[in-house]
Amino acid sequence: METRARAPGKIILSGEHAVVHGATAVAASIDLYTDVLIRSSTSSGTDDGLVELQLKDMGLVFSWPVQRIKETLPELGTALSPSFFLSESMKSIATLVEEQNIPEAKIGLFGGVSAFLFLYTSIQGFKPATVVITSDLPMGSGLGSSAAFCVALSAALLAYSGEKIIHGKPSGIDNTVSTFGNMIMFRLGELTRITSNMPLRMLITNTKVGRNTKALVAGVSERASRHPDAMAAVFSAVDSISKELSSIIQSPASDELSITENEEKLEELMEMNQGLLQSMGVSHSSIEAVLRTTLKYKLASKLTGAGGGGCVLTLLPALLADAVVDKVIAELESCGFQCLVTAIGGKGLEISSSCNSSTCHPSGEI
Ligand SMILES: Nc1ncnc2c1ncn2[C@@H]1O[C@H](COP(=O)(O)OP(=O)(O)O)[C@@H](O)[C@H]1O
Ligand SMILES: C[C@@](O)(CCOP(=O)(O)O)CC(=O)O
Ligand SMILES: [Mg+2]
Repeated sequence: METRARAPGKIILSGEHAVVHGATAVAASIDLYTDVLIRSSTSSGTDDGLVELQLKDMGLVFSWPVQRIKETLPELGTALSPSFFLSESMKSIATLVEEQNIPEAKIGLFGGVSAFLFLYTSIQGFKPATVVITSDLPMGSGLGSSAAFCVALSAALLAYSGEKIIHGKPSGIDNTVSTFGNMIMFRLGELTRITSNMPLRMLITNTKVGRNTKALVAGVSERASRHPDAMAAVFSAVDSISKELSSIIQSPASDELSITENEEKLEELMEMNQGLLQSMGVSHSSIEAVLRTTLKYKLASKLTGAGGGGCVLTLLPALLADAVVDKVIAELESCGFQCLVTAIGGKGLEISSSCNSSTCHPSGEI
C-alpha cells in the first residue's frame, strides 16, 4: 500500500517568538511543500524487515531493523498516548539515531530523524515500511520546513509532539498553518481564520545563513527571564501589531487608493515588528544587509520565522513596477542571497492513499 501526504511551508507575517510567549501572530501558507510517501506491506504485525527513511533531496538513506526498534522503544506502539512517553523515549530514540552516523555537515537532521522515529513508531507500531521524503522547502531558513515535515508525516495530532523534538518549545503556529493552509491569526493554541481583502505580494529572500530554531527560541526565553518586565512589554507590543495587521488585511479595500493606504500601514507594522525582533536578539547581520538593500527601493522588510539568518519577507506593493522587482532581486542575488516569489495562502495538508491489493483498507491508515 502507498500513502502520500503533502503539507506546505509558511511565512509569519508578524509575531514570531512573541507567539511562544502568548502574543498573537499572523501566518500564511506558501506554495512550497514537503511530500511524504509511505510504502508499507498490507500484512500487519510482522517483526521482520526494515523501517527505511529516504531523504531524496539529500541523497541520504537511514534504516533500522523493526526488531531493533521494538527492543529499544517497547513503550511506543502501545495503546497509551505516545506523548506520555515522549520524554522517557528521547534517550532511546537518540541511541537509534546515533547508530546511523549522520554526516557531521548534516547533523541538523538529528532532530528531524528523531521526530521521524517517534512519529512513525507511535502511529505505525513495529511494522516495516519505506518512507520517502522530498521537499521544496529550504531547511532551517524560517519557512517552517520542520512543521511541514511533521504535519505531512503524521498527518494528524501527533505532529505537535514531533515539533517539540525539533523546536523545544513550539507555539504550534507552524503546524497549524501547515495543516489548514490559507492565512491564520494564532494565539495560545487558538486559531482564527483570516480572509485577505487585499492583494498580498511578498518577496522571500533566503540569506542562506544556517541557524537553529530551538537555540533561538531558547535564547529569547532566557532574555525574557533576565528582563521579565521589559520583555513582557515587547511581547505585548507584538501582540498589538499582529492584531492591527490582521484587521488591515481583512478590511475592505476596493480602490487603488485604499489598497495603497493599507500597504503603507502594513509596511510600518512590519518595520516595527522587525525592530522588536531585533530587541529580542534574533536579527543577524545578513538580515540587516537585506533590510538595507530593500530600503534603497523604499520597500519594507522583516525577518520571518526564527531569525538568526534564514529568510526575510519584503512587501511588494500592488502598483510596484515589475522592473523594480527585477532590480531588487538582481541586487539581492548579487550579494549571494536567494530570492523566491511565492503564492501565499494556498491549501493546507493533503493526503491520498492507493493500494493494489483487494484486501487492503486505506481509509484512515497512514
Ligand atoms: N525534509 C526533511 N527531512 C528531514 N528532516 C527535516 C526535513 N525538514 C525539516 N527537517 C528537520 O527540521 C530542522 C529544521 O527546522 P527549523 O530549525 O525549525 O527550521 P525551519 O522549520 O524554519 O526550516 C532540520 O534541521 C531537520 O532536523
Ligand atoms: C520562532 C517561532 O515563532 C517560529 C519558528 O519558525 P521556523 O522554525 O524558523 O520556521 C517559534 C514557534 O512559534 O514555535
Ligand atoms: Mg521550524
